[in-house]
Amino acid sequence: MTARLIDGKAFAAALRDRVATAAAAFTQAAGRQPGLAVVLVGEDPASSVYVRSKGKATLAAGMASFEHRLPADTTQETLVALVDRLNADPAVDGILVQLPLPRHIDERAVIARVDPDKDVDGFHPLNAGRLATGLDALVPCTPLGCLMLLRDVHPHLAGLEAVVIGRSNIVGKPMAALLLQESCTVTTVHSRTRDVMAHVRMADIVVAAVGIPGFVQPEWIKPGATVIDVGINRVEGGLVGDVDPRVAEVAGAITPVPGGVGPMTIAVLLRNTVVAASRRAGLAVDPSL
Ligand SMILES: Nc1nc2c(c(=O)[nH]1)N[C@@H](CN(C=O)c1ccc(C(=O)N[C@@H](CCC(=O)O)C(=O)O)cc1)CN2
Repeated sequence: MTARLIDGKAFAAALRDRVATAAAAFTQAAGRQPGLAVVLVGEDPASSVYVRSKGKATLAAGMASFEHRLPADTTQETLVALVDRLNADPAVDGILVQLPLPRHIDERAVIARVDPDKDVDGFHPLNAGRLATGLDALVPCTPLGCLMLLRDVHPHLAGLEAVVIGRSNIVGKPMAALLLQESCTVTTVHSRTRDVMAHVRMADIVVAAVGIPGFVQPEWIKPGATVIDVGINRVEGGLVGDVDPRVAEVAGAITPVPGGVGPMTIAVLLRNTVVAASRRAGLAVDPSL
């Protein structure tokens, strides 16, 4: 079997179109555009590219973009003071602090400082708790993007066996919570799991988010399973995922790297910004989002 390739680029483009329509409706109703503030500390080349892409995509969707680039030696106090100003700014509906932050900054403290209603990354503990307990939450962009792709392949997710590889706060944990909310039977495997393959072998859905190039092997995969590769690993010769390319010979559907999950991250960020803006303005959230 050769797996169907899940085209994240096309899916993301369609989502960005729906976001632009919803942003225009918001602007009409609220008398202002939805606004997204992105903060970058330091000069990490990949982060710098992502921040530039976010700014361009925000403007292209008809939203206001506020970009803050701070030097690598910015103190925690200065960064927190900027977050406080953005929290208080009525033109800003969404705040995103690009990760990773320089090592001298306490990432958790900065994330916890963002107003949860403007937390379009969905990383604030209140949003993590809301997601875990099934309340309306702002949900982290990458896992929500994965879920949108999965829903396209499996209109009925309930009852499917899902294995999430990795337990980060940004991808693994929220991904498991989202799949549980869809009534999947969810297992999270991680670096201390005794027999990763035994778990993965049972799965109808595998989400790989470990950050190890080519980690998931073809013999681990149940024939016909859907495989979502969250890995973006820079190696000599380009970008590779967490899934060995030979997995495509066994899986039923698979996301490529690049062009799979990655483009969804920014499209969902725009979506979350319009959702946050609508909720803050007391307007209904466009159901197509
Ligand atoms: N505050 C946050 N920081 C980070 C997040 C996040 O969601 N919030 N995620 C990642 C980086 N990221 C967005 O910030 C991101 C990663 C990858 C892509 C993407 O489109 N990838 C392309 C390949 C692009 C390339 O060539 O490098 C793909 O996979 O096709 C977009 C956004 C860490 N930090």
